Amino acid sequence: LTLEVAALVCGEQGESELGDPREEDVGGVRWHIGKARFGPPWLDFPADSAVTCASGARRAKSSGEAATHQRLYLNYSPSEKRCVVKLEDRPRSKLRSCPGVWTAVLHFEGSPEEVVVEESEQKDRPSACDLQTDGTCSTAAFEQSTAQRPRATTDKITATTTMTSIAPGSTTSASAATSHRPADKSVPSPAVHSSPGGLQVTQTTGSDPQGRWFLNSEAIRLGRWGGTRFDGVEGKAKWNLLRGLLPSKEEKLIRSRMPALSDFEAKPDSIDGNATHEFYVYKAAKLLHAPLEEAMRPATERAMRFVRRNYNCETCVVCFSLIRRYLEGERRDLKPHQDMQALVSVVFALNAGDFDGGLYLMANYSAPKTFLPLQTGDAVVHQADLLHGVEVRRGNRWSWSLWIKPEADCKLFVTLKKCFTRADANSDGRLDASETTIFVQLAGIDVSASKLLRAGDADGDGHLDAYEAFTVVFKATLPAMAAADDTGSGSDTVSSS
Ligand SMILES: O=C(O)CCC(=O)C(=O)O
Ligand SMILES: [Fe+2]
Repeated sequence: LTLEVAALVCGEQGESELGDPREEDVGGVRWHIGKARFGPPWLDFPADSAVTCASGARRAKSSGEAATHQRLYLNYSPSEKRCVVKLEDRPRSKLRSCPGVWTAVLHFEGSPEEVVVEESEQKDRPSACDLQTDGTCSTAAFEQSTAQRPRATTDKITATTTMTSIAPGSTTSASAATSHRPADKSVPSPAVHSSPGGLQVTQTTGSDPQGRWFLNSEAIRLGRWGGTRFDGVEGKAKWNLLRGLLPSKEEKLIRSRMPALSDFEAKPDSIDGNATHEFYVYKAAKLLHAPLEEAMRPATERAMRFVRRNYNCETCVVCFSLIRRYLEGERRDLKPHQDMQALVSVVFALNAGDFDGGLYLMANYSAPKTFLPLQTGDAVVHQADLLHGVEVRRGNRWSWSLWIKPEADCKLFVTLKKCFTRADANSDGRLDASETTIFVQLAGIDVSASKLLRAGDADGDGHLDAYEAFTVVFKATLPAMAAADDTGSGSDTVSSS
């Protein structure tokens, strides 16, 4: 038996020739590395690249049970010329500080049950690699965090599905272990469907008598692109899912132009105060990254066609375009919220196969979460009435969002932001009564400051923060909000962008 396993190797771009692919003896189990590629774990491999750990890890031993539930990781230290095989959880969470990782596929010979990889307790050599920009390998960041969360049963089940038994000698590539999920044409079964990554999610909308996750589906054309549109309702909010609006070729181009992790913004998010980990391609209609914009243009044009056709907004423009990442050890979720900053939001799934969980919808704040069965390249289109959030239970997730609104409103956003900043005399990020008076004057809003304060001060602290201020000003341009019975609401980045 040969077992195909994903492995992450901390590495540096250009080091694809670490050695010829060859077999190593790990605890009596023969393995060699198949295809490998460099980049964030979800990027594509160049087909011809290969990586081999020159000094193979020796931590594996024979054992029963758990083996088939584990993914193995090969941590290669360029400076130490070492390679360590590790259990799934631990290195993954620590690999986050690498500028990129090698993702490889190991071919094991022998029965999978015989493969168990132990954690190394040795301190005198790098147990994993925190690769520095100069190519050296620092262990400090890895050693800091030694806590390992207990493995949940669902993790094990999911991990099992990422391992594929293939015939001996087969040259099958990384399909099962990396992001290349073959497009699933089948409609999920009634009542229960698989979310991205294979997590079982009970369908909770109840909006469809047949228990499907969508209400209707139809073939749709947008320019030269043809695909399937699914629609549904969560609470009172409608959504559309455009399957494959971002074709694989374009998605790959976007991935190849992804900025370095360090180029992402890490400002506190207005929803939860945690680092946003987002990268703006457009901010208030201002282009900030031309190469990505070029790669995103065809899909953006398709999305805009759909939006103009369905949302009655002739003057709509892409006001914000941003990539968000949810990496292990970084951000794991985005609390339920409504996109107050957009008339229409379009969210593209960039790597559906790499994680469990993902984008969910809620009918209201106490309703259960409904995870849409998104595939890579799918786009969800919705308005500000849709309560939604993100929860990633395993793996790394990437998304690309467009926040679309009439051009005038987009400009208004910039104006309001400037007015807010100028009115905020003590720069504490919120406006008291007298600062609100200045804000109203500067923005030329046709309402008294006290009324604005009363209407907008959602948390009752006597101040208007940016989110509250913009919300009341924008509200007129938004569809009716779903009733919220919880204070956990928020809107993204309005105050942080
Ligand atoms: O990452 C996602 O899928 C959605 C992000 C989101 O809801 C937002 O940025 O407003
Ligand atoms: Fe959102």
